[in-house]
Amino acid sequence: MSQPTDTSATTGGQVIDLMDRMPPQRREALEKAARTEVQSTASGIADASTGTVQLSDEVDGQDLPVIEQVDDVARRRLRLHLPAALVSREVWQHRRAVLTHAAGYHASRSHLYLGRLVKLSSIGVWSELGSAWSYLFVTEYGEMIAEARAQAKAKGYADHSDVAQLRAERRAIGQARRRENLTVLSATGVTSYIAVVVAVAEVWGMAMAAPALLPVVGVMYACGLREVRRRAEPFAIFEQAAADEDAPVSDSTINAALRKVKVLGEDEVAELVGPIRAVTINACEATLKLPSGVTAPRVIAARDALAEALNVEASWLDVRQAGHPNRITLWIATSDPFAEARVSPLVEAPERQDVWNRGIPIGFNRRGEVVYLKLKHVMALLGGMSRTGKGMLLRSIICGLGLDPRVNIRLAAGAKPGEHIGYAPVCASFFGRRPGRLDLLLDALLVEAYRREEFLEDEGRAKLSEKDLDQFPLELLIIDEGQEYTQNAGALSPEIVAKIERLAGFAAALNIVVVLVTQDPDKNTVPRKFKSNSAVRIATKTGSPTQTNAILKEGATGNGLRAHEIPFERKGLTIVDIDGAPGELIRSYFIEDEEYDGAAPVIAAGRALRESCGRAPGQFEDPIEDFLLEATGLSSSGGGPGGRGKPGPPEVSAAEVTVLDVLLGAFPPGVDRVPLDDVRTALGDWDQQWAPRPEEEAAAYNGRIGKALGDALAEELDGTDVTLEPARWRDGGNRVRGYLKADVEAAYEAARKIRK
Ligand SMILES: Nc1ncnc2c1ncn2[C@@H]1O[C@H](COP(=O)(O)OP(=O)(O)OP(=O)(O)O)[C@@H](O)[C@H]1O
Repeated sequence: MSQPTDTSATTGGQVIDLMDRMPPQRREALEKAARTEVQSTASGIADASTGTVQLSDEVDGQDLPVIEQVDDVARRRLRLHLPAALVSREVWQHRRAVLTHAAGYHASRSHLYLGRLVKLSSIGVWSELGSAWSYLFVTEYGEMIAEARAQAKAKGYADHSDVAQLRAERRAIGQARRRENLTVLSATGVTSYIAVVVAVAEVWGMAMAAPALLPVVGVMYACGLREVRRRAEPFAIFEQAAADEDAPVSDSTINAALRKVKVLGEDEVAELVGPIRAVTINACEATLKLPSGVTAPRVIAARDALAEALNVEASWLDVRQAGHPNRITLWIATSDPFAEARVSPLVEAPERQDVWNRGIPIGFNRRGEVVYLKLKHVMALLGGMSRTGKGMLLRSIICGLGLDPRVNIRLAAGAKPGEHIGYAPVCASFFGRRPGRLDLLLDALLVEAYRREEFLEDEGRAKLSEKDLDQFPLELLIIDEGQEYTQNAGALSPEIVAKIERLAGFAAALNIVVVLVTQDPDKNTVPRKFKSNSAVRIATKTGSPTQTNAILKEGATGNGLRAHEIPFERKGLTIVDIDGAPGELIRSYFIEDEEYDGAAPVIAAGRALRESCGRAPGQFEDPIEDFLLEATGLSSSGGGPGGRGKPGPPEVSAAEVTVLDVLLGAFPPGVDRVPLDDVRTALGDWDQQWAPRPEEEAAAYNGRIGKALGDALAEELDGTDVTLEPARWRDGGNRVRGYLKADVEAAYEAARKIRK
């Protein structure tokens, strides 16, 4: 039941977090219901229908949580009129941290302070006693008498009268001084005071006498202070807690650091705008107004040096312009903000994503903010050393893409396709190491790009927009372990590189995006024109400045983007140069990949979402897969039959594909014979075990495949009276070995009959 809600303007409105007032189970149920509601909306993101307050007559009969309305208007009004510095929880949190630190700091130094106090007091006592002695015994005459004696000596002790006169004067003045009222009173006062203290100590003990000694300490301290000032000696009893390297940040530490790095002159001051706030458990944020002539970009450029001056790692400090160029916000952590890995929010809530406008959540920056990757009208490059988190980043990307049905994911793995099998249900195309097929896929994308270009030409427009996504979905080709395809020594690599560069040159505006993921990036693995056309550059740890430069902007290392300095053990630390986060250090989100497949529920949600809108692989018209099927007779839609990244005849499931199926598929349409070379390529494209092994000699490879093929055919034709052997024919002047289509078809038919 819910209470009627008064929404009239006259009573005013206020925002109350109703979730706070619900028991946890109720909250969970409501959250789930809201999510389902969101997923069913047209855009897939929260809109006006979610979270809208409903009136009681609109919800009659529905089981809704009981919501109590608490009248805390008065309290809130009061808060509104108090300055933030008094009521902000974050401000008080920071103040508490400063106080706690200062208390601990001074307590740990109390023995030092006591020593200094005693020293200062001793200086005071000694100098005061000296002055008193000098006054009472007229010591100033000592020098004059000595001088007079020296003169008498020079005259051969003929006349001593000066000396005698001076001594008489000294005696007379001394007697007068010792009889002065002040002297007598002082002496009496001091002896009485000592007598009282001793009496108190005798009667009540030292504990009671100690407070009575405090004035003495105070006086001695004051005398000592006067003396050190007179001597112009620097002497400080207490140290500055704020100057401690573990001290919470204060405006004085920030100013000192800014001066140290020469952003501020010695007499310039950056003023705090509002109080310093604690923003997370281990970080605080300060907004500062810089003196005129000092701008935010200057501070940002000096960030690394500033971090050093503030005794923190460069990655623990963030500086941003706060609106006006004369204002900055400094965000400073007291411990590594990237220390803890964070699980992708997609795992928690595998909801529909908006790749086009908001982007995919791929990680978090030092402030803990989510970093989104937009893949609209761009080419993307991702590179780094082996085991540095490229695969993990790709995991977030593919999970995010899977949850936006407007995207067609084409995944071509250069190696280790097994790592990607889990993504197959949302991939419009997916296959493992098959240069031939990637070459064809690039052809298909080029044909599609020309088709889209023609459409735009007819429309008189320059690029496809979000509203065209229904007709022309976002084609996203991901080439993982791209070095296997692009390195000069690789089969077909010059063709592949040329086609990637062609696509990069003009296809981005046509909703065709290529994401190239490569290990050990350099000019051999990253096509030059592709790099210059990629607006999204992401580097995990690289092996050298050259490798960093091969991914990030030219001269990136000089601009502080030093991916080669990322510590190897901090997996997933990444420098992104993307829309919204230019040259920022982030840590990619984690999706479990070792203990179990943490991406499976996200991919399952993506698949379900796609199925519900007819956008799962195989459910929609796919000119790219049609092109590949036409050219090879094999489908890689959803990872091919069986979804394991092995293309196969579309009507046969992957588990059922035989060598004979592949052999038959190796005949291009209208051709009656295929040479053995083409048969080997088709077999290699189908399954890794038929591909050449690294560094395998051609003759050894041909021999190995010849024998394996003979054995496999014999097994498949076992029980039939058919055998299938290669034939020989002449092609121009060359003798060629291969298979005749008629022979393969006969064998295929015979095998099919016994399989039935
Ligand atoms: N953001 C992250 N948070 C926590 N752990 C991570 C993160 N990124 C990667 N890892 C861990 O680091 C290991 C290596 O990551 P990953 O497999 O993604 O590296 P890679 O660069 O793809 O390696 P290769 O090029 O050899 O395939 C993984 O086992 C993963 O668990």
